[in-house]
Formats: sequence, C-alpha cells, structure tokens
Amino acid sequence: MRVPFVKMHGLGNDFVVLDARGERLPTMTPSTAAALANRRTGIGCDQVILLEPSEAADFRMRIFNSDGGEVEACGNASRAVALLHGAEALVETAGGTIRVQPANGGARVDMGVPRFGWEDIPLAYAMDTLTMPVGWEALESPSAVNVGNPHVVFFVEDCDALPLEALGPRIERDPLFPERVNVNVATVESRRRIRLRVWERGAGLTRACGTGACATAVAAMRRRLVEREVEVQLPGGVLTIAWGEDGRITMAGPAAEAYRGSFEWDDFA
Ligand SMILES: N[C@H](CCC[C@H](N)C(=O)O)C(=O)O
Repeated sequence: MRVPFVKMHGLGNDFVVLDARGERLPTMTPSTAAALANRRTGIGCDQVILLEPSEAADFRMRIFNSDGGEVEACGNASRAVALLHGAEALVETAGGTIRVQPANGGARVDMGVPRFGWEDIPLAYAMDTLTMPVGWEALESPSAVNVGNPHVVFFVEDCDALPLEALGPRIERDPLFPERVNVNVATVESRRRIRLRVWERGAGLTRACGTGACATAVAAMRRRLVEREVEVQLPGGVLTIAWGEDGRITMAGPAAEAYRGSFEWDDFA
C-alpha cells in the first residue's frame, strides 16, 4: 500500500506525519514507527505522528518516538499538526485533550494543566517533586512535572557545558522513573528567559522539545525564578510559554512543512 506523508518540524524537532483521518492505514507498530524514523535506512525523524478520527475531539494525534514507543504528548508536533490542519482544533492525545490554533507561521497550543504529584509524574516512590532529593553527578535537586508526558528538570549554571548525551540516557532509564523520563537541563538567564537543552525519552538529543519547554517553564515559575510568561531558548529556536491563572499552560512558536512524499508500507512493516 502506497502511503503519503508530510515531513514537518517545530524548531528542528522533526516529524513524519501520516493522516489516517479519511482513509484507514495498516496498524502502526513500534517496529514500523522505528523503521520510518530511522535516519539511515528510513525517512528519518524524531517522532512519527499519526492522525486518526476521534469520538472525543476533532481528531486524535498519536505520537511514536524514534525508538518506536508510543507516548502521551508532543508539543512541537501539536504546532505542526495545527499548521497542517489549518484551523483551530481540539486534539485528543493519550496525555489528554489539547486545543491548537494556527498563528502567524506557527501555532498556539493550550497544553492543559500540569501535574506535580509523585504518582502523576510518575515516580517509583513518594518524594517532593519541586526539589527532589536525588542527583546524578553534576545534575542534582531537580523538579519533576507531568505535562501529559513525564519530565525531570535540572537548573544549572550553564546548560551548554554539560555532557547531556552521557547523563541523559542514564537518567532517562533510572528505576526512579517507571515510565522513563524526558531530561531537561536549563539555565535561567533572566526573569523572562530560560536557555534549555533536552535529552528526550525514546528519541535522545533533539533540537527542541515543546513539552520540555512547558515543564521547565512551570518548574522555574514554581521556584519563583521567572515570571508567569517566559521565552525558552532551545538549540532550534525560541518558544513562548505562559502559565495562566486558570492553571493551564499556553505554548506559542513556529512550525513548518518541509516536504511531502510517499512510501510503500510493506517496506517498513
Ligand atoms: N520524547 C517525548 C515525546 C516528544 C516530546 C517532544 N518532541 C515535544 O515536542 O514535546 C516523550 O517521550 O514524552
């Protein structure tokens, strides 16, 4: 079966988007997703995004990391999908329902309400999630936030001076995180600006992580380090994150279509 796709990205965090809202596609398996995402033998991307019909919203967005694992949320893909859809929409994800709205060359996304309970992250046992009594070499005393998916956030002097490619996978797979975790290292530059690098669960170092920017901004706000609206500078560019009085997170930033193509499903099944 020949399947069309749209290659998209949000600040360099890139996606292969498959649209099954009209025509059903064969069942997506972790191995098919990983094969499509493979940058040497497949199309290549950080996440495979599958759009499907939804009973609860305008449509459903399923997210597969490049390791094939299906996960609950993807901020940058939410903006890319808003651009592709071309109108405001309620989108069902495994991490909850979000609202997306195309906005001048990108999109605004209502990411919902963050959660902070140790069972909500989830952690393997009870602990304070604002300043956790744990550490991995130079990275210590992080915060944990669930923004549909699990994040741990470390605040450091210079996030660019750390071997995140070495520490990231160790923390991602630590038994403290039963569903693994996205690892954020952040430097607060002012009350309105944070610099951030992310080792993503199931995808590794990426140019940007939308949910990571949301989790990091909220953790910094909880620590009274920044205002309730901040700019987050990722390697791929800047996102604006606001945490409203209603408890909901809004993320705004660019998204783009790179090219369209098609592939033979059986070549990746
Ligand atoms: N690696 C993440 C999913 C993609 C998140 C990131 N690409 C974003 O833009 O939010 C996870 O396993 O939860």
